[in-house]
Amino acid sequence: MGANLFECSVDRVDMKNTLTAEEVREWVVRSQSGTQCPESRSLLVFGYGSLVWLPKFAYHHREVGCIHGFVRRFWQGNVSHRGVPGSPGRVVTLVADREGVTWGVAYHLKGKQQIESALQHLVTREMIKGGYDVATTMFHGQLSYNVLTFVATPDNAHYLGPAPVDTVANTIVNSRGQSGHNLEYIFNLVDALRVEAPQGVDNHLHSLEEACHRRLSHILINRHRAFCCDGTDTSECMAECHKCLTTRHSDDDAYIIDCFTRRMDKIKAVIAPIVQQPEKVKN
Ligand SMILES: N[C@@H](CCC(=O)N[C@@H](CS)C(=O)NCC(=O)O)C(=O)O
Repeated sequence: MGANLFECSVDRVDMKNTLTAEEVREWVVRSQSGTQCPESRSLLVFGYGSLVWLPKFAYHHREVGCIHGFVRRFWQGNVSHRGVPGSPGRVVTLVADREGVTWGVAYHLKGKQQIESALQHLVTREMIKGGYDVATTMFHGQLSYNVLTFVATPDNAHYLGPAPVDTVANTIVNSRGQSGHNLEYIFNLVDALRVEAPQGVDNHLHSLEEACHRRLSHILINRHRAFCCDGTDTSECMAECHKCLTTRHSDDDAYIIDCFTRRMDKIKAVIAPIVQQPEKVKN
């Protein structure tokens, strides 16, 4: 796999002969007839969602940076990875915003074999199954250069659009697909960006992460009241209780139970205000 971002020196940004969005679209049409991808020396792809933490294609090297004029929003529905037909999960897309800055990763691919293999993967994952279209934008890393990126626009069949943060969090907490839980998608993205782009502040992402932790605390409180205490619990009792964390029930979702352990510090941070309300909390 590629080197880390600090090794992306100036002479390693190959912008000559890089594939354009038009060439990728043309290849998509022709590749169904087995046409090879255009002869090109490089392909530059910007990832801002699952491509940040799960590219699933080989690349020469990668660079963390940002694009301007867009914000990242969980406004795209998904039934191929984090949801199922009839019950879509939510994944990210880019939405135009004059003041917007979105942090992510630019992948540099070189050579026909590496480019063709990545294109076959990305076209299937993003365009055919995901409802995304390919676009060109300017990436700002050590240098600034044009990159391709995959954007889901409002006219695609899976688009869900804006919704209140707690509604989006509720969809995420209750969705899973063939690639896993929808919570895994947002938590892996948030965790990866915190490590690789700590300078990038994404309020939409962080408010959604907190809303997901709030929903997880509702689930935990109800488990605690059902399996452990008679509802006279306090935040101290709840936070220290392990029975509701370790007890397994047939309809448990393993990833959610895992979150209780791995993200307890963030769940505890939102749990106290809710536990003081005596009535049963909504899941
Ligand atoms: N195009 C965005 C979003 C891509 C994305 O998240 N696509 C989803 C839905 S098609 C995906 O591939 N998910 C894989 C997974 O959830 O494991 C990016 O550059 O990262």
